[in-house]
Amino acid sequence: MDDPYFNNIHGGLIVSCQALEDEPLHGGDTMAKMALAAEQGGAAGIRANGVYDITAIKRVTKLPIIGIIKRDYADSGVYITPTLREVRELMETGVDVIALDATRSPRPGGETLEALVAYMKEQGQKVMADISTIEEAEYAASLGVDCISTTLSGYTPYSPQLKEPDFELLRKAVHHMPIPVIGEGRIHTPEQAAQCLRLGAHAVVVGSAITRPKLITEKFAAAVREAMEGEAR
Ligand SMILES: CC(=O)N[C@H](C=O)[C@@H](O)[C@H](O)[C@H](O)COP(=O)(O)O
Repeated sequence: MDDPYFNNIHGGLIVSCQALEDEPLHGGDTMAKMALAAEQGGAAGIRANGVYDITAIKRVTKLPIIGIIKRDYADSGVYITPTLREVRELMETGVDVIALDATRSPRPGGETLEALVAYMKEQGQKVMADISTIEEAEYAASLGVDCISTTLSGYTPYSPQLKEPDFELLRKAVHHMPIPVIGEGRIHTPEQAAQCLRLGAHAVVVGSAITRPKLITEKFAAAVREAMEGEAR
């Protein structure tokens, strides 16, 4: 592959720095600080949500950014960059890659994956397809996306509902896809991240395990509680 972006992130860790409105770290320059910490820790890239966070992150780091806009619409369950409106907002920020839901779920207002990908390709924008099955990966690749990510496995009703990363989907996708495949979703440990690369992932995206302290705390708190309950028995 002879593309500077994909060469840069090859074998690397991309840190997803996201805090939605209902999360304690939402707002201010918190995600920019997270991104800076990620850079100092050795990240090769950032995945970020929304124009506000992306702009703040761009001020503090030159790391390449995968941009998304999570937005809910009443007539659809698709929430990761669902329509042309989000695509255009992201293109104005100058993100390196735009990621979007590439499942077959109906999009708001009857918009289609085909039209969104065609628009981005026309504009010379790199596209990451967030998929949940191998069929979705194959279909997205046939539309001309630049890479796929296993982001949505476990988040569609027909994909396996795992607590761990979907290594099987990753393995299959790496085997079948002529384009880079990114491992993403529930990568909770450094060992799991390494395992994704050993399976042939071009790079890995890790979010919650690094940038969502509330979730990390919950895991420790549960373990501590269980240990105490065991003691009491
Ligand atoms: C399903 C969905 O909405 N995934 C989102 C996609 O951007 C993020 O909320 C995840 O944090 C990201 O995919 C990284 O995954 P994890 O946080 O499990 O490392």
